[in-house]
Amino acid sequence: MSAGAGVRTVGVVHVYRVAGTDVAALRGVDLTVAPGERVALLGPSGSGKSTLLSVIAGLRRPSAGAVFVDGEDIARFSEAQLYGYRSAGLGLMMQGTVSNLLPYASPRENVRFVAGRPRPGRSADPGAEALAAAGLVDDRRPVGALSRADQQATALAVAMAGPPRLLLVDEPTSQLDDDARERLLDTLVTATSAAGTTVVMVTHDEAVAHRMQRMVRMREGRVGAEGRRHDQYAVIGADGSVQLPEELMVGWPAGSTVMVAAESPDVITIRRRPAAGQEQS
Ligand SMILES: Nc1ncnc2c1ncn2[C@@H]1O[C@H](COP(=O)(O)OP(=O)(O)OP(=O)(O)O)[C@@H](O)[C@H]1O
Repeated sequence: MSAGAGVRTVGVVHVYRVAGTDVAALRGVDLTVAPGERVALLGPSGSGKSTLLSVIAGLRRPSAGAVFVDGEDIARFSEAQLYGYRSAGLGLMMQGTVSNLLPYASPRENVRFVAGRPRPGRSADPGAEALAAAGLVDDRRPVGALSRADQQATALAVAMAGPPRLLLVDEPTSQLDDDARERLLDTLVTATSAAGTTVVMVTHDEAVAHRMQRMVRMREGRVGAEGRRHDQYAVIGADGSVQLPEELMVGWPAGSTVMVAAESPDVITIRRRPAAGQEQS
């Protein structure tokens, strides 16, 4: 069995209610992540990436829809079940996570604080391996004295210390320069692929997203497109809707009326409706 958890969201909707106003942050998200897969959630600011991550983390309950983790719908979990889910098998590296580290303790002590002391006979310790991959395993300096990049690497190692079956990461490389960014991503990929951990990472940075195995683009609270390496696919939603790639939207604004025809089982054509007076008889 894989060490990573499988994730499947079905029609996930999330509405924030602020001062009597509703903001629909997620508008029906269908997303499947295979056990051990590393997926980047990419999209412009406000597209719902962080909200989706916090819903998968069990930190927010969706307003509607299901969130299956290893086949169990965590959206229906009781508070006690959610606590169990978050404390066993879930690694979180959210924005501002560095402020949760023990600043006076070394990276190794921070990891041990979460994982406990190494026990004889226990197999690999992914937290220590992540520290080793980042070159921090023997660094005795307190975390408060480390560079931003090393603090982020320590936060990653702490998140891997469980060890988690699912690692959720939000903008891990913000405020890092290019070198530090690549080093952190190397550590993340090395540690999670060795442990078989499933990863869902939020980023708005295309270069970061390319380090994951699959990219999922979000737009306006929906999954708009998916890609692996050089391929891009639009995703058909549960209601049959398809988001056009952003570059096409200029010529096809919202409200455009189109004719949709199935040419063959593999080809559907979308044609602009002719302007009035140009329709063929
Ligand atoms: N706590 C909140 N209360 C009210 N509205 C919120 C809250 N958090 C997010 N939103 C709104 O929900 C929508 C989606 O926000 P979200 O942070 O999930 O998007 P994002 O793609 O992660 O953006 P960013 O990259 O800027 O973090 C936005 O319209 C945002 O203003």
